[in-house]
This record gives sequence, structure tokens and C-alpha cells, in this order.
Amino acid sequence: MHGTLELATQDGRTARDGAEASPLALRGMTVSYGDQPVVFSVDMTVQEGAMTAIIGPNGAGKSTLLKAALGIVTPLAGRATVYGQPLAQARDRIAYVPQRASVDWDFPTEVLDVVMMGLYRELGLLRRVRPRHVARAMECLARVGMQDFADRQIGQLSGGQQQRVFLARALAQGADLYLLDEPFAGVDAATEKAIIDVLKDLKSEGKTVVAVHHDLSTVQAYFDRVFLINRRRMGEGTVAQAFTAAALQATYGGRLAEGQIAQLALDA
Ligand SMILES: Nc1ncnc2c1ncn2[C@@H]1O[C@H](COP(=O)(O)OP(=O)(O)OP(=O)(O)O)[C@@H](O)[C@H]1O
Repeated sequence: MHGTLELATQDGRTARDGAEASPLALRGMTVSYGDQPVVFSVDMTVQEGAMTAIIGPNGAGKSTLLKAALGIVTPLAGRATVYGQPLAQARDRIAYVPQRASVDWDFPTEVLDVVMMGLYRELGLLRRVRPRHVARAMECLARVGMQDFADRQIGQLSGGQQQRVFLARALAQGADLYLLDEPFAGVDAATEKAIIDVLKDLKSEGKTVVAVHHDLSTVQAYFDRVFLINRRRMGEGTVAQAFTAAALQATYGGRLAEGQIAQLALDA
């Protein structure tokens, strides 16, 4: 099999699956913790240069899907390709910003050191830090408005500031594909604006952004595409195509009131 299999699209036509060209393509991804599968046979094709929101109710498997794509959890079945290559060969092209709640913030590290972690490839095996590395890390901190916090302990920052620092670390990697797990969770409005501005800049540089996103009211303003999941793939496409009342109803079931769906959906 060479990644050129024919897939039925939603409107019944067939198309090449496009996995070769996609920054991230998942095929038949099934993930189980213990004997309980939480993500079932999910296909996903991320479009290059777009900003995609992964949306779905609590416990839908959004974080798990990202972790499976990154090889952090081992899927029961399925495969991920990154720019048409197996993950192991293209790992350097991906930057990941984990969910803030999953990080041990008491770990004694200065902000600058966290950002320097993003430069691990450039630093090489000897980890010799040169002025140009520090300058690059400072540049990334400046992009997220955190240059004045370089020598602070990461644990002493607010949630929004910590999130910005993690984004700066991802920027330092110079990746092509950015995977973010709820980047706006628990952050203040100024941080949300700073983060979305950076993500939009990345897009304008031709980079690809995929973010697990909870706030359905900002999907249209922030993202080009959506991927809907509730254990299974419930839809995928441009916001105009896929963020519909029917898709939201199918994905969230009773967890969204009809009134809310009518307010959110583009076709309601
Ligand atoms: N390490 C784990 N061990 C066992 N079960 C887990 C583990 N991580 C997640 N789960 C379970 O898998 C399911 C999917 O979790 P996941 O965190 O992927 O969902 P999510 O869509 O990201 O949820 P949320 O929006 O609440 O963050 C949930 O039922 C969760 O309890």
C-alpha cells in the first residue's frame, strides 16, 4: 500500500487520500487505555498552511488523538504520516504545546531555559550554548511579549504567561507544523489575543497550525478549518462546510442546547 488509496468523501465521490502532501495525516487511528478504546478508527487530513480547530465534548478523545499523532501514546491500530513520512523521520518538523494542566510547573527552571529546550536540535549533542542561541530564544520570547521574564522561575508565572512561554519554546524549534492542546484554556484576554496573533503570523509564513479548542464562539474568527470528534471522526472541512448545526448536534448530542447550536452554526 503506498498511501494513495481511494476514500469515499462525504458527498459520495472518491478522492485520493492526500496523505502524501498533508502535514499530518491519520489513518484508522484507534487508541485504547487499558481495554477501553477511546478513539475509534479516526482518519484526519490536515491541510497545509491552514489553521485547524479540533473540537468535541469533554472526553471526546481530542488530546488523545494529538498524543497518538505524536507517538506519545501508542495506538492500537492506525498510522500517522507527517509530510508524507513516518513520524520518526519527520519529528523535527513538529512543535507541540501540551495542555498546561499536564505540565509540572514546580520544576525549578528559568523561563529562558524552557525556551532553549526548543533549540535542542541546533545545540547538538554537546549542548554548547552560544550567544546566537540566547539571542534566538530571546527573539521567541519577544514574539509572545515575554522578553522581560527571561530569568523568572517558570512556576512563578501566571497561567497565561506560562502558556506564552511554552509557545515561545515551540517557536524556537522552527517547526513547520504546530500542534497545540487547548492553548487558550485558563488564559486572560490579553494572552489569548497575543497567542492568536502569533498563530496567525505562523499561518502567514506558510506554517500549519492545529489546536484543540473549546470555545465554540471563536471557531469562526480564529480558524479556517474544523475537525469534529466524539470518539469517532464526526466531520472535517472548512469552517463553512463542517461547522454546521447537524454536525454540532451529532458531535455534542444533548450537551449543547438547540439555542446554542442555532447561535453557533453557520448554516442555522
Ligand atoms: N492516561 C489515561 N489513562 C486512562 N484513561 C485516559 C487517559 N487519558 C485520557 N483518558 C480517558 O480517555 C478519554 C479521552 O480523553 P481525552 O483527554 O483524550 O479527551 P479530550 O477530548 O481531550 O477531553 P477534554 O476536552 O476534557 O480535555 C476520557 O474518557 C479520559 O478519561
